[in-house]
Amino acid sequence: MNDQSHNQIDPHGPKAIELAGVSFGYGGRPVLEEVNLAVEQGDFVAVVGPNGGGKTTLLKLILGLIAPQRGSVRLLGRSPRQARAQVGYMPQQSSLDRAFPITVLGAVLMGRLGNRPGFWRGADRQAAHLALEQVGLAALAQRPLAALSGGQRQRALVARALVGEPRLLLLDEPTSNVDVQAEEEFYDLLLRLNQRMTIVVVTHDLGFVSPYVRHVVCVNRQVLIHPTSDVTGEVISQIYGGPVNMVRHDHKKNGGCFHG
Ligand SMILES: Nc1ncnc2c1ncn2[C@@H]1O[C@H](COP(=O)(O)OP(=O)(O)OP(=O)(O)O)[C@@H](O)[C@H]1O
Repeated sequence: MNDQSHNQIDPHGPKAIELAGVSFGYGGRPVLEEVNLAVEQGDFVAVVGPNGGGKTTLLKLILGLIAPQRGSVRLLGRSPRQARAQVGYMPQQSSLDRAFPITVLGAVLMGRLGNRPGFWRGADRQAAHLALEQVGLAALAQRPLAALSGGQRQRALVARALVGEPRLLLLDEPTSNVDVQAEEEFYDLLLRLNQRMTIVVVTHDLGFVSPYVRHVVCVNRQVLIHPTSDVTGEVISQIYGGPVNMVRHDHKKNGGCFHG
């Protein structure tokens, strides 16, 4: 087995994510206040909350793209900057233009940090091929990225996040443009990856992801973490500030953790 597929979870090690007393606002307007959050290594976490509640801001703090105005952020016991190489990130909307003339392999290689396009080493190519294998796209490596279906494209972007061999994988609304079958296959893939890395996924579709995730992080200026089984309809309406109809698909694994 290749190094890249080793279990990267150390249950006795530091927390995958730890925020202590974190506050952040834009232009003096508070977005997150006094956030305390601990995510264990090996967890699979959904981040939910109303529009504008601060989910993407929370991810940016975790990634070190913005710094807290108060408090501290630690990933795997280190600062976000120190831990950067151990974090894979799939942004909300990919900055890769659909029409950009690049192969699937080329797009995945772009996730190999610290290398310039055209200067890839054999090890980079090997890591990219392995990442494509892990997401079931090995056969499509030489195809233009623009020729993939929506679901295949999401997988290619996960491969790009995996190619740096992360211990923590962060995904911001990864399935917003795919159908239910592709979404199901996508979360099955994340479940497999979760056997060896911590996963945090921002979503608006808690009804769909609840059979997959172990904890739900609710973000609405404050941040609370609940075991998925504790997330009832009442908790959901508290998070969203009123009654909501959660999207709920017919799903073979729908454990019925809450009622919309
Ligand atoms: N760069 C920015 N400058 C100023 N305000 C911002 C900036 N980015 C976000 N905001 C504001 O901060 C608040 C939180 O935004 P954020 O994107 O974190 O919310 P979100 O929970 O991810 O929302 P959504 O579900 O709509 O994606 C919003 O009111 C937003 O308008």
